[in-house]
Amino acid sequence: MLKDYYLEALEETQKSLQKGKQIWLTNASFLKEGNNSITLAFPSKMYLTNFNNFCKSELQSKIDSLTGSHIDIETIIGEADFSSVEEDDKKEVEEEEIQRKNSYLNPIYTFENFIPCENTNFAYNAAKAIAMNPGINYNPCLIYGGVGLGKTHLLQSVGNYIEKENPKKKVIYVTAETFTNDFINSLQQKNASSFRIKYRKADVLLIDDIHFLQEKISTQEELFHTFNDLYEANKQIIFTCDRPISELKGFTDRLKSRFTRGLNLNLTAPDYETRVAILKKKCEAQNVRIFDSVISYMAENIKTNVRDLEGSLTTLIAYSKLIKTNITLEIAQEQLKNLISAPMASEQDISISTIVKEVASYYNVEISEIKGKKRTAIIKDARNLAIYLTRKITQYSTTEIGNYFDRDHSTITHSIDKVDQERKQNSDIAAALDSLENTIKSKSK
Ligand SMILES: Nc1ncnc2c1ncn2[C@@H]1O[C@H](COP(=O)(O)OP(=O)(O)OP(=O)(O)O)[C@@H](O)[C@H]1O
Repeated sequence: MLKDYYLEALEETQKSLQKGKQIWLTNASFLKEGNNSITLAFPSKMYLTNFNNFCKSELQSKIDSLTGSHIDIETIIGEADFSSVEEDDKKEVEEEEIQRKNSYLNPIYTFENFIPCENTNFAYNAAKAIAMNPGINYNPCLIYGGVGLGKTHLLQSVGNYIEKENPKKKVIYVTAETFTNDFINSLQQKNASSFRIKYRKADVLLIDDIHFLQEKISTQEELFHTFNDLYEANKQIIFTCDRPISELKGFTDRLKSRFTRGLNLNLTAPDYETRVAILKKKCEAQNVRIFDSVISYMAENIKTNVRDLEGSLTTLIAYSKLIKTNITLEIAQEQLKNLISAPMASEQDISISTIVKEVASYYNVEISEIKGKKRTAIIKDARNLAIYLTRKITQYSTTEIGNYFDRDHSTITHSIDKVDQERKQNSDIAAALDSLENTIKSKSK
C-alpha cells in the first residue's frame, strides 16, 4: 500500500529534480514497508549520501502530502539486487561527483542570482553566451572591474551553468593565488607534470583575480603555456582582474596580450534601481522581510559596491534576529550610520597616513616599517591593523589601499579578514581597535 504512494511520489520527485540528480533516486530500491515507514536500499554509500543531499527532502514532502501523514524514510546500503546498476554507470557517476567537488564552485553564484543593470547587461549576456557555447565564440574572456562588483559571481555562474547543463565537461575554477600555490608545490615536490595534467585537462578554465600574479614571473610563464595549450584545443578560458590589463604591473607583455586577445567585459557599480533589486533578491533568498523604506534608504546611500550593500543587509538582519524586532527606518539609520555617514575618499578628513601614524605609535614601530617589507610578528600585526582600520573608517577601496601599502588586492583582503576574525574572537582586541579608531577620528577633526 505504501509502496504505491512511494512510486507516485518517486515519479513526481524525479520530474522536479535538477538534471543529473535523478540518478541518485532511480537507483534506490524499495525494500519493505512498515506502519508508517518505508525502507529504501542503495547500491553504495555514495548513492545514499547523494540521495540524502539532493532528493530526500523532496521525496519526503511528496510522500507525506500523498499519504496525508508523516512517513519515515529509512535507508540502508546493499540488501537488494543492484546488478542493474552497471559498473560503468557507477564509475561515470563517481567521476562526475569527483569533478563537481574539484571544481570548487560556489553553487550560490548562478545567473539567476545575478541582477544585471544597464551597465552590466552586456557582460551578463556575454557570460551567458559563453556558458551556453564554451570555447566557441568569446575565447578567452576577461572580466574586470573594482572590488565587490560581481566578477567572481559572474565567473562562477559560467562554471555552474556548464556543470549543470554539460556535466561531462571538466570545469576548473581557481583563484590566481591557488594556481600559484599549486605551481610552487608541484616544483617543490618535483611533480610538474601532474600540475600540467590537472590544468591542461580542463574544458573550461576559470581563473579569478589574475592581478595576484603581478611580479610572479615563473607562474606567469606556466600560465602562458597552459593558456596556449587550452586555447589551441578550443577550450574556454575566463579570467577576472580588478583593473584593466593595461594597468597591470610586472606582467610579461606576451601574457598581457593573451588576456586581451578575446572579449573584455567591464563591470561597474550598479545603479539605484539595480541596488534595490539586489537587496530585495537577497532578502528573498534569506527569507526575511524588510520595509521598502529601509531598502530605498540603503540603496540611496550605499553606492560603493554590492559587497557593501550585502554587508549592510547582513548587519540589519543580524540586529533584527538578535533584538527580535522588525527593522524600521530609524533602526537602519542608527545601525548603518558609521557606514553611511563616512565621507567619500576624495572628501574625507581621515587620510591613510594619519591612520598609519597612529598605528605606528600604538605599536611603537616606524611608519616606514609598516609600509615596508619586514615580516616580524609585531610589524605584521601593525600592518594588518592599519590596513583593517583604513578599510573600516575610510571609503578607500581595497585596490586603493593596496596601492598605498604596495600590496596586492588579496593580501589586503586577507589582512582585513584576519583582523576582523580576531576582533570577533577576542573582546580585548575589539576594545583596543575601538579605542584606536576613536583616537584616529578625534585627531582628524
Ligand atoms: N549584480 C549582482 N547581483 C547580485 N549579487 C551580486 C551582484 N554583483 C555582486 N553581487 C554579490 O556581491 C558579492 C561580491 O561579489 P563578488 O565576490 O563576485 O565581487 P568581486 O568583483 O569578485 O570582488 P573582489 O574583487 O573583491 O573579489 C557577492 O556576494 C555577489 O553575489
